[in-house]
Amino acid sequence: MSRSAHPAGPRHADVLPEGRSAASAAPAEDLNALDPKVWAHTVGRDADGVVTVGGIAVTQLAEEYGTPAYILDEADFRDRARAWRTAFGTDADVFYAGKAFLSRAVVRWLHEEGLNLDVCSGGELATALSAGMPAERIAFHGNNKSPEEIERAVRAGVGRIVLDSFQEIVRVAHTAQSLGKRQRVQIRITVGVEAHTHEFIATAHEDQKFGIPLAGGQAAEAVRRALQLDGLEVIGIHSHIGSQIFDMSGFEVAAHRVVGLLKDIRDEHGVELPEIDLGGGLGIAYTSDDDPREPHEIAKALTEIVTRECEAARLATPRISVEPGRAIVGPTAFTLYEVGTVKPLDGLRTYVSVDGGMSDNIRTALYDAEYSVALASRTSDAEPMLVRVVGKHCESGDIVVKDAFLPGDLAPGDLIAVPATGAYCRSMASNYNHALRPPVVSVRDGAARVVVRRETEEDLLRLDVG
Ligand SMILES: Cc1ncc(COP(=O)(O)O)c(C=O)c1O
Ligand SMILES: N[C@@H](CCCC[NH3+])C(=O)O
Repeated sequence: MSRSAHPAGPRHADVLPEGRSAASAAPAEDLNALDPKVWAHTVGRDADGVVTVGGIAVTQLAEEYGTPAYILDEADFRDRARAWRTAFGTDADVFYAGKAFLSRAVVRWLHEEGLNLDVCSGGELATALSAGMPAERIAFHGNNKSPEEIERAVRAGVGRIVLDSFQEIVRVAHTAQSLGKRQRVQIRITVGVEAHTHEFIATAHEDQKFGIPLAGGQAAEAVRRALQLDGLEVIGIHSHIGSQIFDMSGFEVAAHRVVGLLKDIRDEHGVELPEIDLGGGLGIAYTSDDDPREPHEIAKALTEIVTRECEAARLATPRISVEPGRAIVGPTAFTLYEVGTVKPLDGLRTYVSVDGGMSDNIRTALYDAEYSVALASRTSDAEPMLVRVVGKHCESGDIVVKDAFLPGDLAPGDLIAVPATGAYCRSMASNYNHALRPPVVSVRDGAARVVVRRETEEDLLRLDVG
């Protein structure tokens, strides 16, 4: 789903990326080169041509931890988290969206780097709390939080619950009141923006499940009701327009409409809500065709938009918060696979089967996402061949990288690496065909450690109680 494919191109058609129209259209770029746009910061090649990360060769990582494995560059994760934190400064809050990838190590890094955390389930909340994230720095999301989840969040003292429906306004107010608390809440609205991204991950158009529509006065009515309930302290309005977005114009429209609602609230209730959350959704480079913006540019653009809109509405500028997930963790990891079979299909392409697949990366099958790939265990000067990297599942749509070039001498036993798999790969991994979900191995300064271990057959059998 790089920019080259959406939204202008067909969404699910079996087409080559722009410029790759036939098997003979070999790439101009050096296949051994590792584009820093798509690879984690410390990735390079050693003198033998082996890909290294955090100073460790992938051959060593494969030997110690097996394949497939997600390899996460801790220094890069911390750098990106800090860059977001610094870009927004102390007058704003950055909530890392845990749905992109969450583990206790990640929670600790975020805590140390001064970020807050957005969770959207009891499981994510439990992970955050068990790793020591202070509850007041947690935002709790979800379009259908269970009564148990609401109670846990309120009891824990989360900093905010983002309300997503009229029923939830009442549920959270009731729970807070019965626990003798007043819960800080934001109300998530849908502003009616068509974000330029894949339809499955756009979230601010009206015909979908998230948020309360601004249209028809529903959002204003939600605020009206919430302001009357003793169990709630309404601190702001929330808008998240979608994911993997490059074009800032959607945020501009969203900010304009959210500020318009803040003005209406001030006019009707005499209350200026102090916060506005513009969600996450900033895109990353999956291929060299993508050009993401830097956090400081995003911070500057968003702050300017909100300030301008508030000045026009004669409102004090509210405290801004954002919820980047993919933009922090996405580029910091790659998936390391071992090649099992190489199957040339005359005049079409070569199918390269790896030891993972849609169970460790569902994004290609689900969103027609585009990825890059590189031979990682060595370099090669062989002629490029057009490949499709596929998994080992019983599904013809089990594709990891739809169209890419790899050296023509690729052989079973080679290691290949798919960059930019830090977000929404491990967190959306499955046990399809009873696959064992791969480990997440973090590397830093020449040391590697498992932060999420590989599943075992015993894990699967333990769930199956017979
Ligand atoms: C409410 C909310 N906030 C933040 C995010 C994080 O999005 P992204 O990982 O694209 O930054 C999402 C997911 O799209 C979301 O639904
Ligand atoms: N899981 C999606 C994005 C949805 C984000 C959560 N609202 C992806 O992989 O791109």
